[in-house]
Amino acid sequence: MTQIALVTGAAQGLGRAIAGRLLEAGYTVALTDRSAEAAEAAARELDPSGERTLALELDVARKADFESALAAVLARWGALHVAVNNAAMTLTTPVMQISPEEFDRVVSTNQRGTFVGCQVFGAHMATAGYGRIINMASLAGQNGGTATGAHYAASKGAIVTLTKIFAKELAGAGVTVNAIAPGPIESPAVRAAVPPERLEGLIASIPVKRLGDAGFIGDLVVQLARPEAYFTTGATWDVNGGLFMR
Ligand SMILES: NC(=O)C1=CN([C@@H]2O[C@H](COP(=O)(O)OP(=O)(O)OC[C@H]3O[C@@H](n4cnc5c(N)ncnc54)[C@H](O)[C@@H]3O)[C@@H](O)[C@H]2O)C=CC1
Ligand SMILES: CC(C)c1ccc(C(=O)O)c(O)c1O
Repeated sequence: MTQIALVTGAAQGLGRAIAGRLLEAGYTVALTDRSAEAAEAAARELDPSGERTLALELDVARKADFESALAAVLARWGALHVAVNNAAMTLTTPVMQISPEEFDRVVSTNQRGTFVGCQVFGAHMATAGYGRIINMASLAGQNGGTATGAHYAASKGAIVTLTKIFAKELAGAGVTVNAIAPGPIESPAVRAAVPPERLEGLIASIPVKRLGDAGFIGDLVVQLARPEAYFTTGATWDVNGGLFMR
């Protein structure tokens, strides 16, 4: 049976790499993003025929977008087996200067977006009796991140907790919920956040002395998405080159 997956924030970076690895593994994939055009461009690059992809606008700050994306996937393919709550945003402001509005903006995308994704996709999967949900956390959620990313780090820490809560809620319904917590991955976001003159220092600070690889994050998603991965749930999988060890 063809397995159907949906990825949020799939237009670039890790989300795009995850969608690519899922396609390589034989999945049919809905690439969603707050920018429908960017999702469409990524889908076209990964699947020029368009037979195994669907590009959808899904702003994770809007619950109605989740519901309409799920409805579109069910209308096209009749099932959803795997959901990857990957979309996130970050802003850089010293913690004492973050306004409540700015805090809410980051949290409503990262934390609430993941919460709503788990609710909407989880409810469908529980009714179907099978599902795999993978949430994108971060090293920053485990070690507090940087001095200017408090809202980002706090939202990512909350994703680790939400993953456990939804894992417990959905375990009896055949649905697993896991998180991945990457450290710095070679990606457009890291290139944008780290000026070239600071990149060497960042790499030197990583015990394995390399950035992570987005393709490996995709490979890990594929592993967690397998039916055989029924015995891992509520877990956060660290991919950080040794920057944080439990
Ligand atoms: N790149 C890295 O080194 C790390 C990334 N992560 C996490 O991995 C995930 C992906 O990160 P990157 O690919 O680096 O980020 P990115 O910024 O390159 O891509 C994020 C994607 O999400 C989309 N997006 C942003 N806000 C959205 C919204 N409200 N609704 C729907 N889509 C939205 C953007 O349009 C973009 O396509 C994020 O959850 C991030 O926190 C975690 C640790 C390290
Ligand atoms: C690419 C962004 C700025 C980034 C960089 C590093 C981490 C981390 O080490 O936890 C992140 O979570 C990021 O989102």
